[in-house]
Amino acid sequence: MKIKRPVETGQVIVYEITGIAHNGVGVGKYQGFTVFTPYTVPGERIKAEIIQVKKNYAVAKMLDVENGHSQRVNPSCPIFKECGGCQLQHISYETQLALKRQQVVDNLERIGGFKNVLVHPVLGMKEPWRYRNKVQVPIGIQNGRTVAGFYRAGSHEIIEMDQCLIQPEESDQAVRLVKQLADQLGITPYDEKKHQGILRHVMVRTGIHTQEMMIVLVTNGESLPNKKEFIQRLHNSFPQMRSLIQNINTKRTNVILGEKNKLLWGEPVIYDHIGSVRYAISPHSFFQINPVQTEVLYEQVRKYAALTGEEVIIDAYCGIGTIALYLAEGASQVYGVEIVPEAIRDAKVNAEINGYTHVHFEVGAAEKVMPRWLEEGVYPDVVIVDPPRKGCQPELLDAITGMKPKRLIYVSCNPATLARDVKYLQEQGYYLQEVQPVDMFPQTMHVESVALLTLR
Ligand SMILES: C[S@@+](CC[C@H](N)C(=O)[O-])C[C@H]1O[C@@H](n2cnc3c(N)ncnc32)[C@H](O)[C@@H]1O
Repeated sequence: MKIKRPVETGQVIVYEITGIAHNGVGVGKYQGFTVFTPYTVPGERIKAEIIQVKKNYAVAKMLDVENGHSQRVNPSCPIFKECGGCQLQHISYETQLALKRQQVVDNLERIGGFKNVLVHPVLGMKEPWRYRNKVQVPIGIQNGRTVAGFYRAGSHEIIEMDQCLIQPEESDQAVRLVKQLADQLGITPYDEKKHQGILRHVMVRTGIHTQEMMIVLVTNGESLPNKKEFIQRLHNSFPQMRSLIQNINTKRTNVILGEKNKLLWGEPVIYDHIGSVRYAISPHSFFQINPVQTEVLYEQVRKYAALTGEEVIIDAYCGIGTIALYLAEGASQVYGVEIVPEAIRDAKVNAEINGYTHVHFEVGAAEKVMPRWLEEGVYPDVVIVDPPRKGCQPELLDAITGMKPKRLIYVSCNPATLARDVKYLQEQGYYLQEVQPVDMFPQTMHVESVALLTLR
């Protein structure tokens, strides 16, 4: 049976945008039917042309805004609409923060069934630009020319980019210089379709507080023509560089880094600090990409942990041990668990650099290691979880409720899985006190939250 929908392709409609989907696209109802229109702002009444009709929704292209909207701003980046990196540059920063808070509230209500939870206003940045400490730019070839930029949203076509407004200017300069030197010295750009050519990606990491910079050239093989001259000229023109690394990736893959690193010049790691804790960062290290907001996030965790110096704490999904070490000074014993062995190696180095001997880091799946710790009699006062987007496994949540910590702090990059897991925890005797969202990724739809749960 053919279902009658109120719109068809090519039709021009006028309707109101009432919300924003998780991918940043504006959404509203037209005669009860859901229509998504990119680059719109909730509250706007728009004229739009339907370009795609699906079973339960349609997608439209905006033609005009019928009611002027004060929260619409001119995107600062000239390639905002082509590049897949940012979704919200057309919306004032104040409104971006309000939308992110709403996203957390909606998920807690819809998925978790939580009504009237205290969700604070999002902690945003004073200057919500140029915040990234890690930049990864694909290099490619277009019409015989070397190009460096970002992929068009949903594709592998490189959109040429001179600068990116959410990464530091020095990183943009470094990428431009590498591209220029590669062209001059015969280091050919990688052709993804033919799997030929040398230079695949340039990665730049910066220590925002230390000003140290690492440049990583990701190459399709060991060969790097005119290597000596390349290193010399890069070093001469870029005194900020502390570390130059060649990473070899010969696989046909979307994964940027290969396994092997070769130090071309300088040190194998750079350093940065969050608060007073110093961290060593290598090409493969997971390190939060917005260091200013990382401190805001970790301070919130510290506040919720309310440590007196006597507590035993667990940092589950600890990465390179950043939260564990940030809190270590206020705890009597610290445990950290993480699935990536290299991250735990970094965590142990970071514990040593900071002189902490009361921390224990273990490699493994948190959902396996935590039940074992419980069996071994580890009873923490505070547990912090910071899982990936898919959230926590039930085995891990059961281990936590078995350990009965007084405080449980859930750091989440996905409000949907946060709501699901907190609902489960609430059924097991934990009470959701409050949630503090933090904006780690201005201009994008991502939102990070810190939730405090206490044992009833
Ligand atoms: C969102 S990151 C948090 C890292 C760290 N807390 C930080 O702030 O830098 C999530 C971490 O969980 C790790 N991970 C993913 N699945 C895991 C699992 N089943 N058990 C333990 N760690 C896991 C990832 O490798 C990643 O380092």
